[in-house]
Amino acid sequence: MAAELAGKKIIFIVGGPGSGKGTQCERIVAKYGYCHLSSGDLLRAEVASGSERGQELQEIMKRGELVPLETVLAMIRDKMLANTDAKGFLIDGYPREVDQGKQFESSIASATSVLYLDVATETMVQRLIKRGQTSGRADDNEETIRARLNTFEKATAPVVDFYKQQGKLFEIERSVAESSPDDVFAKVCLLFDKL
Ligand SMILES: Nc1nc2c(ncn2[C@@H]2O[C@H](COP(=O)(O)OP(=O)(O)OP(=O)(O)O)[C@@H](O)[C@H]2O)c(=O)[nH]1
Ligand SMILES: Cc1cn([C@H]2C[C@H](O)[C@@H](COP(=O)(O)OP(=O)(O)O)O2)c(=O)[nH]c1=O
Ligand SMILES: [Mg+2]
Repeated sequence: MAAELAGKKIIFIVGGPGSGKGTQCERIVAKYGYCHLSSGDLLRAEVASGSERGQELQEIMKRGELVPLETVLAMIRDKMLANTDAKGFLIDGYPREVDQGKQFESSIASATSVLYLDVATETMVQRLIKRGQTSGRADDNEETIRARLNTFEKATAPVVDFYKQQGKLFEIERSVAESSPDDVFAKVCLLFDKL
């Protein structure tokens, strides 16, 4: 456990690719001032650096698979320890698998709450194809999108059940998660107002 992080709010943001995690995190930061850690962005920054490790990561991400959990854990930990003055942390797109969450909690700190955005597969595909027209992300193409969704179903869906059992899950149900970012945010505020 990292003593510097004791008492900090730590919120995991979980949802399939294109479920709107990044969109909501931006709004949460603007209103509540948490420190936003997008693990995907941290990985993309490593890729952009052109390092050998970055090249390995890019190959894995292009296949729509998960990079080794220790890699992401170390990146997140470093970022958190560099921001210990933040009142809380939004860990966006994380954990991707149950073991990743368990290792985070045993080596860094325990999560306060887990926000889950439930969006139907076809909606996510359509959103990501649209985003791909402008995002420049190497993984926003239909083939990789399908592979990412498959990884989400297999590895990440159990994460939702795991935190539900612990009573930590705050779920944005499909009817809301598929509406507008404003409607989703109104619901998200119900969680953050009481943290
Ligand atoms: N209709 C609708 N579209 C949304 C909503 N939230 C996000 N989008 C759109 O869906 C696309 C994906 O949103 P992101 O916030 O990037 O999703 P994400 O979950 O961070 O995606 P990954 O980083 O790929 O995991 C974007 O192009 C958004 O404009 C929403 O609440 N309603
Ligand atoms: C957060 C995270 C991402 N990744 C990989 C999978 C994704 O292809 C890539 C980008 O993550 P992210 O930006 O969260 O995008 P998406 O949810 O759309 O896949 O990084 C991991 O392998 N492990 C992780 O812990
Ligand atoms: Mg995102």
